[in-house]
Amino acid sequence: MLWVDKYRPKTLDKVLVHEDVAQNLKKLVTEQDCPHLLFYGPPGSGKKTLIMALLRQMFGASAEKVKVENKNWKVDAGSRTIELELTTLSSTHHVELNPSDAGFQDRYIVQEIIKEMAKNRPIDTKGKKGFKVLVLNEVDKLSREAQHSLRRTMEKYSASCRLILCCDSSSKVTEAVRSRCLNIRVNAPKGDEIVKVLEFIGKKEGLQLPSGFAARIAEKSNRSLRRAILSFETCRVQQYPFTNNQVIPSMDWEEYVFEIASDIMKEQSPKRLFQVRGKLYELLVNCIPPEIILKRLLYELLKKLDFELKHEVCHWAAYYEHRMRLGQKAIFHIEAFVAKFMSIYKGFLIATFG
Ligand SMILES: Nc1ncnc2c1ncn2[C@@H]1O[C@H](COP(=O)(O)OP(=O)(O)OP(=O)(O)O)[C@@H](O)[C@H]1O
Repeated sequence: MLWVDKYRPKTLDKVLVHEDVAQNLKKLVTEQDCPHLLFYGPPGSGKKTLIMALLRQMFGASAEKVKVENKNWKVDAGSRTIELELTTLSSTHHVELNPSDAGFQDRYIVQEIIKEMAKNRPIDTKGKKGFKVLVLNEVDKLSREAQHSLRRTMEKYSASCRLILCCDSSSKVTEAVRSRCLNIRVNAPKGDEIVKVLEFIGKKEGLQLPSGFAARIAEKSNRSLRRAILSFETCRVQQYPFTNNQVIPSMDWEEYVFEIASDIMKEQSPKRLFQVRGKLYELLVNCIPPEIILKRLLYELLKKLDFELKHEVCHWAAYYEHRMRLGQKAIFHIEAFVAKFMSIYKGFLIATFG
């Protein structure tokens, strides 16, 4: 088992970071008045861990006994019938699914399938009416229509079902959905918190860490706990005992973005733009999320850029990122940003050096 899974805290009392959030969640459960929840925060910050620990707090160890099911659904959509395939992870108390997997048909998932699941109210061991928990991942990727339907489901079935929504950014979740949930921000852990987790794992594995080693991994992790733990395990596989000057491996895709940034800085022309487009496509087909590509590209470009251009370039990156969120085809917007950058940078070079 990978360390990220092996050392994932199972209960709210055992978390090493976000202890305050965990304690608040515990209070919510003991007060028996758990509202719908929306967890949001950057990738690898610990949202899923908190959700799993919360379910355990609610239902005990049986919430961990989950089965994966691949179900086919037939949904009546007016004049035609739509067939949908959906993977769910369920225990006797909860169901977890990723409704945005259905792409543009996501609203049928919300309107029919989630509604159906929400309707069925379980009865607990004491014969009282319990409630069912639905965990929906990546709600920020749901279309507007699907989010509107979700709002209705939340209102209509609030007596029989609780929704736990999880996403990276709450800005893409409609106000109507957000306002019906208790919003829980899961911040990216700070460097010293990551060090604490790494040292804990090191101790459990019986490893000797040179001073500053965990801090170096934390620094390279971009404040993602998952990434820090994965890098730590990679270092362990590459070389043990650890040395002070051991290289912390970086991700392949990051090196690729570094290469793209160098290409852009070296030449600003339609031909180079075309080449860059090919490389961006390659990143996208390898499932690197477009917003992460844009963010990383900006980061690499800023490192190489003259001070007076930084503000303007950040402005345009934000502009195209916003447009990307509104649109469907991410490549258009990343490419438009690259073209804009090339034009700004070329203009600057001509003005400075003639
Ligand atoms: N509170 C915590 N204390 C200790 N370790 C943690 C904590 N939260 C997370 N971790 C570790 O970090 C790893 C990543 O966390 P998690 O999967 O919860 O992140 P996430 O925010 O759901 O990420 P993503 O959005 O990419 O799915 C976990 O596998 C676990 O090992």
